Amino acid sequence: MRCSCSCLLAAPFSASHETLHNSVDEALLLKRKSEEVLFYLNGRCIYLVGMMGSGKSTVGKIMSEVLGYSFFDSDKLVEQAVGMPSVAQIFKVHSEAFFRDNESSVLRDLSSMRRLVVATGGGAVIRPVNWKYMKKGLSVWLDVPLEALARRIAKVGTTSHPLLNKPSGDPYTMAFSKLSMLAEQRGDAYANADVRISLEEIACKQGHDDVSKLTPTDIAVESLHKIENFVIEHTVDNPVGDSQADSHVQRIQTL
Ligand SMILES: Nc1ncnc2c1ncn2[C@@H]1O[C@H](COP(=O)(O)OP(=O)(O)OP(=O)(O)O)[C@@H](O)[C@H]1O
Ligand SMILES: O=C(O)C1=C[C@@H](O)[C@@H](O)[C@H](O)C1
Ligand SMILES: [Mg+2]
Repeated sequence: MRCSCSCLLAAPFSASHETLHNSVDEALLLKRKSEEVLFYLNGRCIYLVGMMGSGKSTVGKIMSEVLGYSFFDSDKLVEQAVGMPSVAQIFKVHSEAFFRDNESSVLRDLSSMRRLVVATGGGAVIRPVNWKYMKKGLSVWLDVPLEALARRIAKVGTTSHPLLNKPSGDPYTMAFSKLSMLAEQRGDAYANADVRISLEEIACKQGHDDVSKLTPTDIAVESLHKIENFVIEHTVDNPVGDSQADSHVQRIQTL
């Protein structure tokens, strides 16, 4: 059977397919969910927020491909705007404040656009003005346990993360201790997001004892599901009217 997920049409059983999706069924579920959500999104952008390594880029790319949205990474846009190859270099040559100013400008510019999935920088949540921009679309917090974050970061290294990159020490321990401090400072800020995706909750629902068993597709499906519920609950002027929306909900529930 061929995978119907648009991102993987050319090579349904490639290595990336196995990494992203556990099965063809999972890919089909993702496709079906995206079609339902598109109806309610009405072109609104999706902003992914979360700590470094929480999967914003990985999950964001899957969501953008399946929704037919464009994907942007705000860190990359800041690098382009400043004309430097890495965030680490921007911090070093200029300062964190300079980076944050540019990050806000990038988010402001993106907020006037439609049909985007944006992976934001891990610290974008700390400035209230960024929320003003992100609230023009829907925000999704990828809430990942710190141990899992530190494991992922230790695996790929900390050089690209100026706030984590310390010259000495075991990478897992260093990442874990710095992430713990940042999480404490930012806990409330991430909670401003419209939707919270707790990997612990998804793992529990699926009967796993460890979040590392979850594929990026599992997380994308759950994100789309929660976005749909949020939009249905919060849309006052539903473009298709309540009764039509109700019948749409009934129709998709029987699929
Ligand atoms: N569900 C997952 N399971 C296992 N590893 C994952 C999962 N999602 C992402 N990863 C891995 O974790 C690392 C961080 O993921 P990703 O780059 O998507 O996070 P991010 O939130 O965009 O991070 P950054 O703040 O660095 O931009 C990558 O190596 C990625 O392959
Ligand atoms: O959590 C943070 O403060 C950061 C996360 C990265 O995405 C970059 O935006 C930068 O390294 C700062
Ligand atoms: Mg990223």
